[in-house]
Amino acid sequence: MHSFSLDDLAAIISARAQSTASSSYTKSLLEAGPGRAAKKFGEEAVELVIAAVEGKRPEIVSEAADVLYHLLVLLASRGVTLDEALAELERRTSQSGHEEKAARPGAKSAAR
Ligand SMILES: N=c1c2ncn([C@@H]3O[C@H](COP(=O)(O)OP(=O)(O)OP(=O)(O)O)[C@@H](O)[C@H]3O)c2ncn1[C@@H]1O[C@H](COP(=O)(O)O)[C@@H](O)[C@H]1O
Repeated sequence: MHSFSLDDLAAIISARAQSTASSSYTKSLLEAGPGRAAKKFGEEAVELVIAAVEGKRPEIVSEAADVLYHLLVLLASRGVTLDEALAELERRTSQSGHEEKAARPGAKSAAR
């Protein structure tokens, strides 16, 4: 288990919000706004998808790190905290994914 956590990264991103765009990539993304942060997240997600399909482990690790970083910047750009997303994940632990889907209005079958 690694000691560096997403909380640590979120704290770094939050601190960089007080920085300048010329010295901080994070700040340059935040300054450009949620649209820019969302576009970067989408690009990194596609790169992770490609790496996953190709099955190249080092690329998967690297692209996953890019996705996690850009996800946190995207959340920060909209003032959403990592804690809020984790609270939603914690709430979902009370039922399985199949159960949750089956409980949606108009759901026909639980699993595919
Ligand atoms: N984890 C990251 C991280 N992962 C990826 N990136 C940057 O994300 C950028 C996007 O990658 P691309 O390959 O898409 O680069 P690009 O095509 O040149 O980007 P664009 O021109 O499209 O914006 C690169 O500049 C990477 O360096 C990151 N930048 C920062 N961090 C963390 O944030 C901290 C603060 O960084 P600064 O805000 O720059 O001080 C760092 O110490 C790290 O802990």
